[in-house]
Amino acid sequence: MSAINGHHPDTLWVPSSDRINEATLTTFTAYARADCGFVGGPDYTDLWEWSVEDLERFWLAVWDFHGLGDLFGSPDKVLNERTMPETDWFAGIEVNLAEYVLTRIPPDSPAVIGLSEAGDRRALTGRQLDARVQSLAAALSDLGIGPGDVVAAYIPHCVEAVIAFLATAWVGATWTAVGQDYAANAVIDRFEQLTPKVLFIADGYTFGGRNHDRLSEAAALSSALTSVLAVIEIRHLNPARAVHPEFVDWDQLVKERRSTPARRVPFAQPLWVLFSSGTTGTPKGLVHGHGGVLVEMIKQLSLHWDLKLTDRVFWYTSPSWVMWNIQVGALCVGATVICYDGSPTWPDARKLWQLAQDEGATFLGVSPGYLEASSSMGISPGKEFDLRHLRSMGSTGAPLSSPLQRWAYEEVGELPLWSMSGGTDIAGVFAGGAATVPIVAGEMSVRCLGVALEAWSDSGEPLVGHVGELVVSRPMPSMPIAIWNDPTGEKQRHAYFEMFPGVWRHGDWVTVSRRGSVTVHGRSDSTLNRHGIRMGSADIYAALTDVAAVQDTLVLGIEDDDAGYWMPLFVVLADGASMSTELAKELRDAIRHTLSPRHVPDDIIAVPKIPRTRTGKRLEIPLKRIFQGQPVEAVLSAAAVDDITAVHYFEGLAIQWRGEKLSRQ
Ligand SMILES: CC(=O)CC(=O)O
Repeated sequence: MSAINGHHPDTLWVPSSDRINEATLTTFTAYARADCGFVGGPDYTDLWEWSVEDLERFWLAVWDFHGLGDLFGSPDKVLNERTMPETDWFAGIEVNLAEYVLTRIPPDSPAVIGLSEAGDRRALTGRQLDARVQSLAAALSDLGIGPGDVVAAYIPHCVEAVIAFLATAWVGATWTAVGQDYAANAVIDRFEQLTPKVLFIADGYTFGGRNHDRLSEAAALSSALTSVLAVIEIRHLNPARAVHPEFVDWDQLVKERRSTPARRVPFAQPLWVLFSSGTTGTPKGLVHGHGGVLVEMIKQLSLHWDLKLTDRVFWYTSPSWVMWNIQVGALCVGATVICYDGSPTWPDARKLWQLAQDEGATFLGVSPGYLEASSSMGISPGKEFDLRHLRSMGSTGAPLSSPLQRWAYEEVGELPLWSMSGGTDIAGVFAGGAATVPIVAGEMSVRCLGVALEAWSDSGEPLVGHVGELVVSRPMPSMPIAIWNDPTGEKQRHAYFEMFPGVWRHGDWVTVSRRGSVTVHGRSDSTLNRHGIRMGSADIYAALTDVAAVQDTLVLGIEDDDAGYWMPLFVVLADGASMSTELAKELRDAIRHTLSPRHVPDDIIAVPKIPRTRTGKRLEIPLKRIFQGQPVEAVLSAAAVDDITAVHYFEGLAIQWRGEKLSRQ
């Protein structure tokens, strides 16, 4: 690809002047300049600097620009103090996210669309969504549910999950959800910490061409969770079956037209509890405040994703993953949310492209894994499908390599694909893209507005153009207000504020360029550290994405008292490929030429599968610990892993390695 005039040589996408003029970010910038004291230059980085310097004015601008002030009033003070975690945002303001959502969606526009793997489709207009949310909220009120109560859901990515969440928020209660791919024990581990009062369950779901009945798991949850007053059953898999005799029928509750006033709650009232991936120990419950989430969602989805009333947003996700929460946040800007309950690759990786075409999606969210699956199947989405409505794409879950980013640009179309990094911890995004900023291969184009993201050295010096710890040096409203069952705040301090007191240290390893773009190199606690030189695993994965014989990769850096430092690369071979000295050389050369000789692994070992968390993240730290001699049960919970047999395969390799019997290339 040739360089685009006047831009960085690796620029993939440049916004047209129409795109810039139509972007909400452009209107917001003019508003900030006219009414909020922004006096900087025309570049995004000028606005970003203002947003983190004049943090309080910036968030107030987001609040007023999006009509929150008209609905909920103006705060006397936006932020009490900037030292984390003792922050108090929008003190005195009472909010309700569901109330805001239901004022944004036009009554006759589609609000939520539910698609099943088998091809069933349901769509609710704004009016229908409003009616169902209010009826269900009235039923929750009848049960006495309100602020301080937890409502839990064991549910697929279906329309009912969105209604149940909004009804919970409407009555001021706290939501938590786990997708139905989790077994009962893993769900109990999470939910019983929260003593929920109401439990929503679905009878099952379809995935990969198979029906998965979940009624026995639902019964196990209902008997284990003794705090639950009512179990509400959604007949999702089999609408014709009778409702379990001890459960309440969802259809009955939403059929009756009822209403109840929205319960406004203090800004920091818990909106939801999201669980960390839980690879070790009991999963951590991250509590986010009602108002903090509301302003973060609006900022991200309106100013960064550039979503408007006419947008149709389709993110492939599950209710256990923060991308579900962020996608549902699209309702805050009045956009339509498309929920797909099924496999992204069944019968093949064309599935999401097909659904995006059929639904006229304007925004599609995927993971690097899905793009990889599409590219290795030789799919050309832009030629095979009519994606004329698609305006933007997003990718999260893992760093997106530049070859995949290029592939998408060439094979999907000339539209922005924003690689993003954020997560469960902040229910939002630290770095990503903006409709007014060009995209350079391998980078996240911008630090998000209001996010004082920097790369810091171990001694706390900000670094530009060099790798450092991802820190956020000023507070964000969506940082967790607490960790569940952490009365002294000790767990929260330990998780984020130990390395640099008063500053959020995320645990990722990043570079911030002079242009303000960001590259994530992997988790800093699983950083490869060879002879004192630190390297990111994501860079090694990216260097190998173009090798056709390799389907998946994992690199570990293992310190061992006896064996010194060992850096093996594990590879899953593509169909028909076999491990050979030639292939091992090709992989080493690719790493050496793309990165450096220091990045070349000590050994290359073919494995049948790389195990991942259920949200698709490689298990670098637990597998490293297993190689260091820890038992599997001590380093991960089987329920948090997609395939425990793959973990046991690595355990076997670790035993062989420790006995010096491992065969390697
Ligand atoms: C926004 C994100 O970064 C989500 C994730 O990958 O967990």
